[in-house]
Amino acid sequence: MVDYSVDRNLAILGINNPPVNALSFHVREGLFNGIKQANADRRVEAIVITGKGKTYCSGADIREFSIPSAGKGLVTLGHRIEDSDKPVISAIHGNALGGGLEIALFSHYRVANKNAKIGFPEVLIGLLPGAEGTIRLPRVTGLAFAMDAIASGRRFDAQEAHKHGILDTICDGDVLQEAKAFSKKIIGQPLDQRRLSKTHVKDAADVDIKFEEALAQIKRKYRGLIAPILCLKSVRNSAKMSFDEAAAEEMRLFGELLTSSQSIGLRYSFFAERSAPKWKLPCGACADNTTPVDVKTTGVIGAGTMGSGIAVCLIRAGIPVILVEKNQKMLDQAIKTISRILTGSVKLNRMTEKQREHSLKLLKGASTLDELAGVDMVIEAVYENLELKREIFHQLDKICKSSTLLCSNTSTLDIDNIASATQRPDKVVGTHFFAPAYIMRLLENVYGTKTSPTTVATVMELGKRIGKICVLVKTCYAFVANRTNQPFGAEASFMVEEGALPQDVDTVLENFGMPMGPFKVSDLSGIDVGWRIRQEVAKALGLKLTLETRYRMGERITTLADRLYEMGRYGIKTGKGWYRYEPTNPRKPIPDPDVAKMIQKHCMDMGIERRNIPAQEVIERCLFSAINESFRVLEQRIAEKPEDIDVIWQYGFSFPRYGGGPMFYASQVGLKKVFEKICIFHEQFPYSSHWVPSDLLRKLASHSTEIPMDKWTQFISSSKL
Ligand SMILES: CC/C=C\CC(=O)SCCNC(=O)CCNC(=O)[C@H](O)C(C)(C)COP(=O)(O)OP(=O)(O)OC[C@H]1O[C@@H](n2cnc3c(N)ncnc32)[C@H](O)[C@@H]1OP(=O)(O)O
Repeated sequence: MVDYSVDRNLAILGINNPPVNALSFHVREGLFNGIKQANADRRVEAIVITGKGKTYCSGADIREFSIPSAGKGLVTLGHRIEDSDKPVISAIHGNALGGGLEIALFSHYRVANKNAKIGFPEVLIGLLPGAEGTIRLPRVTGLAFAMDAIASGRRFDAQEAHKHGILDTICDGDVLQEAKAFSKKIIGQPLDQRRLSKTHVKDAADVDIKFEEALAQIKRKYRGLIAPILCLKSVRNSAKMSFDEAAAEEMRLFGELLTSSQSIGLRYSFFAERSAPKWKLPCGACADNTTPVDVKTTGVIGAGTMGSGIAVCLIRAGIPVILVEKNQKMLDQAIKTISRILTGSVKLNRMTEKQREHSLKLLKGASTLDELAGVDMVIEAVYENLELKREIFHQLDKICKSSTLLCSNTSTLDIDNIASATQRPDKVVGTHFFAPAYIMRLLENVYGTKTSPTTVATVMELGKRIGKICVLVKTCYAFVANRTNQPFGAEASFMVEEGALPQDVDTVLENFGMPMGPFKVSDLSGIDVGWRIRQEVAKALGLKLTLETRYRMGERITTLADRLYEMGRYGIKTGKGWYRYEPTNPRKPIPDPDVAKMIQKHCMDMGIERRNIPAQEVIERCLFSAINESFRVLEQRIAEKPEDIDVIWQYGFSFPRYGGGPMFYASQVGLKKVFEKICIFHEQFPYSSHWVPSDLLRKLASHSTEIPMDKWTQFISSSKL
């Protein structure tokens, strides 16, 4: 794990733990022994710590945080490095992150390649740099930089690190050669002033002012998160306490964070996000054994909000798009909107003016599908109507070259049904983007019974190219995202009918960690949008909709949203929805007594007795109903693994990352308790089929011990329980 070699008067310790050179137990052991060996080796005058392969060191092995600690800790290793009688130079290329940067700060000197990335990302997994990083960095950079870098977790480049004194020198080429040359200048120099534990924080005088400023900022930016606050406190300690006292306190704070539910959730999310692109099909094809097709040109059909947003994603990634819209006025408007979105990106420094111009050159408007004959991939984004989509796919099948992949941005409709309108069902796939498509990171890719592995690999790869987090799911009504979210929204509305007000439900769920409650989201996305979908569904089913009903086809429903629609309250766009909005601040939701009156009248008319709904009930009914549906989705293999569902909730519905997602939340509450509560709700609300307990959940909950998440799917076909 650490290669030891001697090159003339230098000992080279090469960390060799691919893919990211994490500081696992064996790496720590290897470095410790290497320093000891080099100090005992009479030929050696200086020691270089470097990384083998693509990177120096990306920090502690995060998986080891969840198992009992073994062997030498990072601090023990660090002290061995700092106390070395022979100078230690860290030679950095790739990443020096977290514990990796700490190893560099224990070293006496640091040289780096100009492309290296440096940082303390611990806060992103709910921790602080717990091997004296919060005590050492301020001694090098001063307090302001250290507070910002540690509490934000941002990665910065070698130039910035050099400017703030973290690096002694930067080079263009091979960093090991640079370290060798550098060693000649420092061998024989006194080491004490290079030992950071012997130095002081230079700008300690105004630490309290800097702390208060930084605290106010992070409380605004990272609402509800503990780690950024403790990061700041620990940096403050570096300036107010002796080195040893501050280090001891850092260790205590680190221990507190390590066992916090937020860090456990964030660490889970780190790996869940990385597991999502590792897709697998029932036939055995998977990401590792399937090669995607190279997509060079694309077409997008429909220049509405979704189509325009998808076109932005593609051209921004350098992929040419033909945007097809038969309504010329809409097409012109969409091209203006796309240009405006890209101008916004330039203003936010997300792209240069030159990149914006280049992207716009990749966009071409067209009025007929014929223009798509030669493209590699088409994404259809017309409104949600099965017959319309089938007709478009039927035409595309005749127009496009035989290798063209045909994708639908449907959010609910059966991919098999759409594919059956073509002679190439193997090349038909769902690509469900989330609005606004150019901002939301989730791409829910949906395979049908006949979708080929190559088609799946191609859409997963394309998603990655355009910067999306891709999750693959199997076709069914509403797929995973909307299907598991539907009961969450339904329960929120039912509780408003039973006694809560929209603002009560929103506040509880926002306090839980959702950035916006469901009623604020509904106002943002438009109450008319939901209304139109309900009308479409009713038309398809031949139903006559009325406001004076509580049940439809044996299912409990509520017509509160339809009543708002009838009142012309479409949400933010009309200044009124579940909330009201002032023209001076059109995005700020204000609770509206008129809505409360409408709800009360609705309840009176329908004979519904209102009651107080406790906060705990709001959380349980919204989340447990979504969890129950998620277990069904898992049971039916619509989602391959629980992590996929959680990633969908994080990136599609902004579920707090530290909460993991509904499946992780269920694992934390305990499946027995979740199941029991679902059974109680099922008895209480027999007309909501989302409360019929999932068989998989029942099996898992009946087990005598809690089954870990990675074993849940093994119980799907098991009859043992
Ligand atoms: C006393 C405590 C002291 C110190 C605390 C710490 O050091 S905490 C750890 C701090 N470091 C980090 O948080 C870095 C996390 N990693 C990353 O940000 C990225 O992985 C990285 C290094 C920028 C590389 O990104 P890239 O996109 O190239 O690869 P990817 O993220 O897909 O990772 C590749 C595989 O490596 C696994 N992995 C990455 N980092 C770690 C880690 N620190 N510990 C364990 N495993 C790690 C990652 O899961 C991938 O594995 P896979 O099997 O493919 O899922």
